Amino acid sequence: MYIVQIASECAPVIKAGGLGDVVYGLSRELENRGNTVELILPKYDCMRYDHIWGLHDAYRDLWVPWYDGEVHCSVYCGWVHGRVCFFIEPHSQDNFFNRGCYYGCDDDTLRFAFFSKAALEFLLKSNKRPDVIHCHDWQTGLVPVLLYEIYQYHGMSNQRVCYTIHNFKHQGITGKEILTATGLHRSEYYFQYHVLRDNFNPFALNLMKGAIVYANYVTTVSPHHAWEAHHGTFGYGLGHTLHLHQSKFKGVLNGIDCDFWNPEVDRYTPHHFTAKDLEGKAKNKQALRERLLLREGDKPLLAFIGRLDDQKGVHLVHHAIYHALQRGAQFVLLGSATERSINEHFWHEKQFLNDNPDVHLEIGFNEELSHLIYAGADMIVVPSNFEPCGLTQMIGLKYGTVPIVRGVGGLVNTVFDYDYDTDHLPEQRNGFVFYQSDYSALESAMNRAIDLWYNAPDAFQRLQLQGMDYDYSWHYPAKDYLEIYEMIRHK
Ligand SMILES: Nc1ncnc2c1ncn2[C@@H]1O[C@H](COP(=O)(O)OP(=O)(O)O[C@H]2O[C@H](CO)[C@@H](O)[C@H](O)[C@H]2O)[C@@H](O)[C@H]1O
Repeated sequence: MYIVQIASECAPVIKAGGLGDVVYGLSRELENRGNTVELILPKYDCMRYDHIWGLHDAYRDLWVPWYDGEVHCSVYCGWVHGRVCFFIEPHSQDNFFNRGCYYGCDDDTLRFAFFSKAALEFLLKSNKRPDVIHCHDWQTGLVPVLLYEIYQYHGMSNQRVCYTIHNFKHQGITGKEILTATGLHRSEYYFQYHVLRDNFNPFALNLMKGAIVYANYVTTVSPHHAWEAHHGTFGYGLGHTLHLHQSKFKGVLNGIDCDFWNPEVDRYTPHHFTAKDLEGKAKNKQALRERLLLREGDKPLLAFIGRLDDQKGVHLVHHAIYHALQRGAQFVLLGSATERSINEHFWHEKQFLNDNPDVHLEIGFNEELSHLIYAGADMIVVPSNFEPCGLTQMIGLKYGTVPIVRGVGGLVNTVFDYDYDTDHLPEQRNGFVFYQSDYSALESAMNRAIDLWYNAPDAFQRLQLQGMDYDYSWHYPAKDYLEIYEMIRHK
């Protein structure tokens, strides 16, 4: 099958969070299974060019219709760790992708509407006719809309679209201008409730909703989150739309790329280890302590890795640091915040805790350090308010780092409580789960984990090994996606 992924991220060349990991990991697995996969991405000025091999001109003069005129673009092609990627570079005064950042500009919806349009125009003009186009999150929400309203009449009537939602909170709410810009005339049509109109603001359009309406299939990244979004509040206002389109909506659990995230061969960690021999893990813990100037000692080391965002339960992350210290444990945090107040808060904490030899806060994005933390920590805390899937607990499990998670979204599908999970046998359990979002719920799960580490090291190690035994690779999820692709192809 020939699959084209259109996305705003692909790890490691463009990675703001988990979306990038998924786009890369899924593409790789699909290719390993004999499919042809190509990726279309924006050519940002700030992406990691050192991860692209053989970048060259692929399509020199792509003219993309935009408002009443056209924007001249160049399309480059290169390999990102074996994946064929096309990068679109517009030449216009808007400088859409030369902003020194991936997201966070006032005109984000316009930037990515342009990208969606340009990606389809590129497919059209370069005569690429994939069986399936797989696009992701609000940034590419217009792809199925434009395909079915415009491009199918220009020779792309056989293409089918699978759309994956990684985060319902960001939906691409925007105004009428998007329609004029992308050539979707008849604004009264698109402003109807069953088309693109936002479910709550009658004067706004919702790009994610548009994708749900137009795509041939819609997924989110875990079965439990699919249920929460449809029936609970985590659809952030799109629950009714999902309900109307429930026959083409389901949750497919993400995987992780088990070659990139593999403690046996990890290129970023000084010591390698396997489930049969955890000595390398202990050495990584020592290396991590040395690197972050933490003191030696017989103490468990807890970690948090992730975006510092309301979604991640920052109030609980903050509390976890102090509770770990109070319980005689050490704590390492690696995170970055886009919201100014959260960023300032954690910088302040960092300064406050600067001289404490049991804690280190690293504010920023650091891929290499994240590997050492997964490899060296004993436990990883994921106290999210909501979590569509969550990759850090799955990576943690692979590295024998026991997850302590809040029971929401994909965390429910991947972490099974050591003491209380009744659906899994004791030898199948792999972490600690709490449900409420208050301090005492977090503390009780942390206490159970820390107590086990101190009082029953053998049992703690068994739990680590049970976690390492789980297969959260792309093996099964890729199969699910291929089934979806096959199904929509023949409709
Ligand atoms: N400061 C930092 N330095 C280095 N690496 C860092 C980092 N902060 C985060 N990372 C890395 O980025 C990834 C984050 O994964 P998450 O599952 O937390 O994704 P995120 O919430 O961004 O994305 C959304 O999409 C993903 C994918 O579908 C869903 O799993 C998730 O629930 C949903 O919110 C991990 O690989 C992690 O190691």
